[in-house]
Amino acid sequence: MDFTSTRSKKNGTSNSNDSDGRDSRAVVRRRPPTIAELLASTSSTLATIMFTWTIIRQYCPHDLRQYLHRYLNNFIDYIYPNPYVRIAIYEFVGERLNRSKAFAAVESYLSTKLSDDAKRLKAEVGDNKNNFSLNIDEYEKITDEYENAEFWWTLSKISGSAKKSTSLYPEPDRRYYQLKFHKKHRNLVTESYLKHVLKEGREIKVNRRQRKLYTNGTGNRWTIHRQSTMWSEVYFEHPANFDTIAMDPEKKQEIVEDLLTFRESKDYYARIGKAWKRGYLLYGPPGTGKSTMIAAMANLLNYDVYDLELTAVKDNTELRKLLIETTSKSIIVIEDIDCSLELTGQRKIKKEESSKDEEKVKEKEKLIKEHLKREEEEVKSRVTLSGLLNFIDGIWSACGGERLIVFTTNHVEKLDPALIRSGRMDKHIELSYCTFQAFKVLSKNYLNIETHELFEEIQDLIKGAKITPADVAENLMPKSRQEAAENSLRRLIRSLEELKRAAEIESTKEEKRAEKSKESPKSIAVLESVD
Ligand SMILES: Nc1ncnc2c1ncn2[C@@H]1O[C@H](COP(=O)(O)OP(=O)(O)OP(=O)(O)O)[C@@H](O)[C@H]1O
Ligand SMILES: [Mg+2]
Repeated sequence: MDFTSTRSKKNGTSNSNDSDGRDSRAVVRRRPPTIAELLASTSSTLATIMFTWTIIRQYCPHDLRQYLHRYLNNFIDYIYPNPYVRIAIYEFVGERLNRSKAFAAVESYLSTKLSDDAKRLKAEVGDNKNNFSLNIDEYEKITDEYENAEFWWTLSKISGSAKKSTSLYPEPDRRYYQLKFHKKHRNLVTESYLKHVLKEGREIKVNRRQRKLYTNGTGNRWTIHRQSTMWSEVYFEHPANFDTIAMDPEKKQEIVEDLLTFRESKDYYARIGKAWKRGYLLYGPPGTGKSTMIAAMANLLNYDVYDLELTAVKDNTELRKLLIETTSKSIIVIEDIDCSLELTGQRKIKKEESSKDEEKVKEKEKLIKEHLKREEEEVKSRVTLSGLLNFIDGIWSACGGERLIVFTTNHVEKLDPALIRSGRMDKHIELSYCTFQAFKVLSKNYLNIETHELFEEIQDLIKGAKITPADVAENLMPKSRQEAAENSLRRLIRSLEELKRAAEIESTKEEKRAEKSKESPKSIAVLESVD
């Protein structure tokens, strides 16, 4: 049987054989195409596709184009089943196109996942103005691993011109992060991976941000993202920290522990059904470090500070608005709360009147008169005590969570007990006159010395002396670049001696006054007996 001829017939070739008995035309047909031929045919196919696409883009209506695109994708999926799922997180969302918090969180999260081989990066000055932050640029890919599963992220965009716009202005590009993963990880993504990305991203963002000091009362209203805000802001750059605060080390440690425990207690507060906030009352004479401690607290916890000037708040409604605008991870400070006399005056005076202590009543009346006079001069603040109490523990105070409320005062005895009861002001911290322990911290800060032969003398003098850390600091501060530490210490000794002398004079005066007051009732008694 002639197999050759049969195959030749099947191939539709003639029977003309070469010298080896093979079909020469069949050999020519089976030759693999050369690279040049391949390139030529590919480029011609590509050119045809491009040409067709250009025609479609130009002449085909936008809706039809989208329709074609969708069906083409479905068709491709049908031929080559795709096991991957994609999730897009757009930069601007909602009708007002606010910047998506999820997008910002993903952005921060991915900035920590940059691989060494990433080629397209972008550098931006982020919230922290002192630092560049690096992130992936468009179409760069990042691979992330979570619970042994792989995830791929890319930053893409939908070109604005690709969308039909009815507005006169061209549509801007819409950027989005695309998350791609195998469909078998779908549950993992929806149940935990996305939550993990959001949580980590937010934390990274908060830790990196340049902290701010907000204040009301300057009269300036700022506009952020087209919304006017009642707070003005500056960068918060106070250098205070707990290492440089002069106070009893045990007390200091207790405060630090309290603050750190608060920061870590989100779940605890949720469990006991309490808003995640804590009130601190700092009290003590002027210059004992109350404001400095607030700055140290903010630096320790990495919180923003809202310095609320109560006398500049028109009424309770404005107070509530201000509160609502504060963000999480912040300290709301009301300094010198006793000076907002509206909150302390009337309620207390009634109690005093009943207590027949004439001297105290007179003193209070004098204070109220002074206050009324000042009120006439100043713009009147109509914030009431109940308004302030609502501010501290009303339902609005729970918005945002993770907030400290700090009051400072020089006269704790003037405050209404309702204002400072536990639950409102949870921790009362007294900052008082400088002790020897506190002095040692200041001498380390200001002179960089931990021990000196004059320390013993200072220890004796400082015991019971009413000198504030601010005064000690002022004495220790070198007055010229060449001044030796010893000079500063001697200056402090002189001040302490002066204070001691003044205190002695004062106490002898006091004694004399006491003696006189003892004598006077006697003379009255003598007169009565004569009668
Ligand atoms: N305990 C302290 N530790 C370190 N420095 C202190 C301390 N107390 C006061 N100082 C220094 O004294 C200055 C004044 O302190 P600060 O403003 O904190 O006092 P204050 O208690 O807030 O006073 P006021 O009641 O008048 O507001 C600060 O600049 C700080 O350097
Ligand atoms: Mg202060």
